[in-house]
Amino acid sequence: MAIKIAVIGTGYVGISTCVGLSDFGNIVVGFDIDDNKIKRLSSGDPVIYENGMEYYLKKNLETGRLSFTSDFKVALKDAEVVFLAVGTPEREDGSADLSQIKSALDAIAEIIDRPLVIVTKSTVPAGTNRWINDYMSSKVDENLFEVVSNPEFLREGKAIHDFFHPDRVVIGTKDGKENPIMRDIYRSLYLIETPFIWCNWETAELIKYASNAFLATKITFINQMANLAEEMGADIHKIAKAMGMDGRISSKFLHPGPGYGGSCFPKDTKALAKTGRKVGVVMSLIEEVISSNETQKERMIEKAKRLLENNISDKKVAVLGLAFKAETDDIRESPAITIVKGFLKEGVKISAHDPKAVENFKKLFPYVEYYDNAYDACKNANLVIICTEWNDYRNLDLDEISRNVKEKKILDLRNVLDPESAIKKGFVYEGVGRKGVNL
Ligand SMILES: NC(=O)C1=CN([C@@H]2O[C@H](COP(=O)(O)OP(=O)(O)OC[C@H]3O[C@@H](n4cnc5c(N)ncnc54)[C@H](O)[C@@H]3O)[C@@H](O)[C@H]2O)C=CC1
Ligand SMILES: O=C(O)[C@H]1O[C@H](OP(=O)(O)OP(=O)(O)OC[C@H]2O[C@@H](n3ccc(=O)[nH]c3=O)[C@H](O)[C@@H]2O)[C@H](O)[C@@H](O)[C@@H]1O
Repeated sequence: MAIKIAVIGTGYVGISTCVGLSDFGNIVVGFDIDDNKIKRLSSGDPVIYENGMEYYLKKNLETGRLSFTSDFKVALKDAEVVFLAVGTPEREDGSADLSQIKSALDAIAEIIDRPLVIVTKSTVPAGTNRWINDYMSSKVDENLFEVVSNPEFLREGKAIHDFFHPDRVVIGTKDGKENPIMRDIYRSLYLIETPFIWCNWETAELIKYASNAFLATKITFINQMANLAEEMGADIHKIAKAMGMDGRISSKFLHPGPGYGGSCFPKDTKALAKTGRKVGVVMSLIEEVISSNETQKERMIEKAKRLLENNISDKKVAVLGLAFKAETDDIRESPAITIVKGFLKEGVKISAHDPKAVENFKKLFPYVEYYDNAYDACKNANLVIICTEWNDYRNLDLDEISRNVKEKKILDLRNVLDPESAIKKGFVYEGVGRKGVNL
């Protein structure tokens, strides 16, 4: 029997949860406090840029299994299960801001009149699901609800693929035992033998943070190695490739760059460190990762300034790529923000291009010159900085760039270009972790 589900919050994770769970055969109603988002989603517009999302959104709207509403009562009317997919952004002190979770719980408590399973999909610090249980118990009869932790591991840009083919599904319950309704919701994944990890709330919460923190650590490690490789005349790509051939290390997440960004690694590493400090366990490794990542971003500005011979007044920099990584329009904690902010502060003119993220970037930086075409963005630039690894930049026509720029200088923060060809064409080229040729 189809299970009736409400999803609260229809951002990157909420929308993926809505289309994924309805595609599995459940009846899903998505709710958000942003009316405009709900209107657009109802008409089949996914709001965000995410590969395949529009297809699955329209498909499931058409089957009638998926709908959206801006009326909380309508969302909860027939629901047996409610997924919380609201944001848990970073507070000023680095801890997770759970106010969106609390508002959603208050709204549920006001209207709950029959048993409901409350599933936390948002990333929340260890101890939060226990707090949710206690908070709800203080407001309503405890027989009316059950709390389940079900953290999400999807990547932006690959959200659809990851939702339908997760490496594992983690489900935390009060007693750590299997929960039949959760198994039924994910029946489609059970059938394809996806591993399920049943555990208690705290274990589920920490699996999520440990996974993100470990990936952030891996990136930070390779970035530090890249900085060393640069100084020593070595090639970080060959180093990463050879390291990755050892199955114990694996080649994934060893791509050097300007430091990790995005809506999760920066905030989740900080929240994990904060949780550790709160209970007296200093997470020194993760604290070092956080500060090293900041240093990496700053180091990119220093590299750029060096290429401009530290004489930056009246210079123009072209920034190619504004999203925090390719295949998304998300700019949260994007390395491009640090670069653009750093240069604007010093009066440098910035022109920019991104295939999908310009609208979001414009909201932060209205005074940057934006172009629909990468070559136009490079006109009269003294330096071109590639900030995002969009495929569009892998095959840039360097002759056309040469004709447009004022000075032939490229800082390739994602190592998408072939250094040798760039140098042969007369560019001063610098990447991350590989300085020149003959490496
Ligand atoms: N973005 C990602 O790739 C991933 C995010 N996560 C976690 O999932 C959670 C959500 O992240 P995103 O989807 O990126 O956030 P988002 O910021 O894109 O979306 C949050 C949505 O919640 C809505 N909202 C806020 N308060 C609300 C309320 N009281 N009632 C209903 N709707 C409300 C907002 O209007 C917004 O549409 C976070 O905890 C994040 O750490 C987990 C895995 C991947
Ligand atoms: O909790 C989350 O929100 C999600 O965070 C990440 O997903 P996402 O932020 O979408 O993107 P990633 O592909 O992990 O990249 C994160 C950042 O690391 C950088 N990165 C990634 C990999 C790499 O080798 N090098 C590197 O610099 C990217 O450019 C990007 O800035 C995780 O990969 C997901 O599993 C997790 O669910």
